[in-house]
Amino acid sequence: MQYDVIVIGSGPGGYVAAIRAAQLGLKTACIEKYSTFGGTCLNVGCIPSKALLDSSEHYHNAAHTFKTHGINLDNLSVDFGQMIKRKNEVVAQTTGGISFLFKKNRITSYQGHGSFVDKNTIKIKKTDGSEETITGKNVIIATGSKPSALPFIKIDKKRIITSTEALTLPEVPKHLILIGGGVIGLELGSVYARLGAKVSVIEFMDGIIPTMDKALGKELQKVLTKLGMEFYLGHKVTGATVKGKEVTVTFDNPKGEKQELKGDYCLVAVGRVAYTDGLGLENIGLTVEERGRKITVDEHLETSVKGVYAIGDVIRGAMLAHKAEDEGTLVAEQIAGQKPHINYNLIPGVVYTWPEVASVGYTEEQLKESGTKYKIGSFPFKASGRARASMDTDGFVKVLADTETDEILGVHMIGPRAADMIAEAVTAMEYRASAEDVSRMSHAHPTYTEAMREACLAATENRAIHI
Ligand SMILES: NC(=O)c1ccc[n+]([C@@H]2O[C@H](COP(=O)([O-])OP(=O)(O)OC[C@H]3O[C@@H](n4cnc5c(N)ncnc54)[C@H](O)[C@@H]3O)[C@@H](O)[C@H]2O)c1
Repeated sequence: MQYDVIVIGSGPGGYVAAIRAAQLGLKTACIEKYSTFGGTCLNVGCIPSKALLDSSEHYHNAAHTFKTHGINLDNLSVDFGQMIKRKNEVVAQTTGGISFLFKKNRITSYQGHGSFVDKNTIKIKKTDGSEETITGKNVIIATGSKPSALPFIKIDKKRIITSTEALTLPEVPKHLILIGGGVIGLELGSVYARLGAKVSVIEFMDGIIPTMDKALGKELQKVLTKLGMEFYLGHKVTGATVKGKEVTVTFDNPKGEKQELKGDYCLVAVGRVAYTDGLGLENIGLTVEERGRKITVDEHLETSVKGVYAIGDVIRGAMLAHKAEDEGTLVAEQIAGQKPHINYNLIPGVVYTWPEVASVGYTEEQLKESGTKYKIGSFPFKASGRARASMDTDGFVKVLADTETDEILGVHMIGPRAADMIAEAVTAMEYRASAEDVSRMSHAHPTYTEAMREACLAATENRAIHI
């Protein structure tokens, strides 16, 4: 079968690329090795973790804030099996949605492992062992990533686990030890902390979510400490072993002294590595970078082999579903002869703890390093009437604007619904708005979004009204 576009992988990068290509009239196929579409994000990442985050947040509120709201509950308990079942249903509905969209857009899907025979020929090895070969004028590699391992720790997937197993545990851990204080560790750690687990975080750097604006990590650590999570920052993990139901994690503190923690589960969340296993890249003369195993692409996301593109986690840049989606759209539109563009500086980053953390543009540390003159406007949620009404007063919005031009250069927020609120900052920055522009726009009252306006007012001329 001859296609215009063959997409390998059906995660947010791959399925969006396939749908966009089909919308543009290109004869499109998508190959997926698993039995469901959607890749890591829909099956074992973003969607199931959000389902568990929402369930555990409801429980936490019922246990801790309902009383203050005047709602009394007796015999509150967690039915963890039901929580996992609902999460699985959400995943099934979401992945099923992709099957529907593929049919609607007349995309041919193949289940099996795709690999290059040559740059236009892909061999599909199916689960029953049979093989099929298809050809395409263009191929998009969208094979995503898998959890990184530490060479000195054996992940047994039962007691020492990755994010995948953390989404289907048979029970709520008593003591969950997290290696890595990044996005995955903190999201899944907060799920189990809310459900009553003791959660300890061992992080190599001196702050959590170390790549985001430092102020966010500090505030998040404060909030998660209130939730009961423990942090070992600047600590170096040296090993983890399992004996029966007990995991022992050994690590060095900043002075180099040996320490250990014992728990019933240990989640290793130290980043992800590009997944290109068995793709047959060598058959088309492609190699991967030694570190991170990423595929090199040019500014059009084309590899050194003409007509072979790569998108999402397998290439440079943030490992984020929405970045992969934008790249999928970009490549499909380019193949169709259009000239699309992605502004990589305006891809937001979000951590779905509660309060949520969201960020776009330059961090204060980056502006300092580049010598850019900036001003800061900040607004705390405790000064927001809406946040007081919902008992969500932790956090703030911090706006960084150019001292001379007032253009917004970065927005960093931690607070209720920050994941949704960051869209305003992205829109403003895409149109190169100044802090004053946003501060002169009407924001419905009372909403959390007023904090963005107030932070912009604070940045403009220290004109915030409510602080
Ligand atoms: N909400 C989201 O957008 C979301 C959610 C989950 C995952 N993701 C993406 O998935 C990827 C993987 O997430 P992640 O949390 O595993 O990675 P991460 O890069 O966000 O965090 C890994 C953390 O582990 C620390 N670390 C590394 N080696 C260590 C060691 N030996 N001992 C102790 N700490 C160590 C790092 O300093 C870092 O803080 C990321 O790129 C992330 O963006 C995104």
